[in-house]
Amino acid sequence: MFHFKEVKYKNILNIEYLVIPGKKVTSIIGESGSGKTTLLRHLNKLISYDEGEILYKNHSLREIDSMELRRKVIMLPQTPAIFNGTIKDNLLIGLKFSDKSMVEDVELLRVLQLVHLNKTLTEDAEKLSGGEKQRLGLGRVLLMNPEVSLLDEPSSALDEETENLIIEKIVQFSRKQQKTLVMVTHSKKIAEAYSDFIVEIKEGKVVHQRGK
Ligand SMILES: Nc1ncnc2c1ncn2[C@@H]1O[C@H](COP(=O)(O)OP(=O)(O)OP(=O)(O)O)[C@@H](O)[C@H]1O
Repeated sequence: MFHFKEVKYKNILNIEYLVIPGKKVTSIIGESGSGKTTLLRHLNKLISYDEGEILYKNHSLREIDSMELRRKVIMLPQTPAIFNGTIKDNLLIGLKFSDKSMVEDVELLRVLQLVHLNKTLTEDAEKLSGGEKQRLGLGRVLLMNPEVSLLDEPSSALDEETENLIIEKIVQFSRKQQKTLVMVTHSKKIAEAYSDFIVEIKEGKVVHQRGK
């Protein structure tokens, strides 16, 4: 789905060749500062490479309109933006952005359950803890159900048990819907357990890419 050829970005990324497969779960692993987030940001056109080429479905990212791309490829940053308002407002805002039709409360509650957020829809989102805000952000992306989800350390603020539960559900959901999931994770264990494809980065270079 994404092809990298001789891609250079500042002195941060230098990727000779990388393929991220469609309709699969890919984990990006590597030490802190190795360039994982920078790679993910490229896939969402939040930054642009200096040299080489990144193709999305065989089209250069340079030629794809950023807003158009971001309707299909949604990135959840490590610390998702939470807006003034209720949990419901914060879930629905993604749908408004992507021009998708609105959904019933019962569907919103199902998503909250999926991300283990045991709250009511009318609660003030600002009052949630860091980990709860992260899960709300995940819920927002799940509801949008994009073609490609880019998750940057989606479970960094969670304890190990909750982390496993949530990643398992997200992966199941993505597989069932035949969507593409790319997640950055600090945990080799999570990468091994849940992904079809693992990319390891070291100092901006891909040192391993392998299917399982
Ligand atoms: N906007 C920027 N300008 C200059 N350098 C940057 C910028 N963003 C990131 N970097 C640098 O690029 C390198 C890679 O950063 P990146 O955030 O991609 O790493 P990471 O692997 O995601 O790290 P972590 O696991 O700690 O989140 C780091 O050395 C970082 O300091």
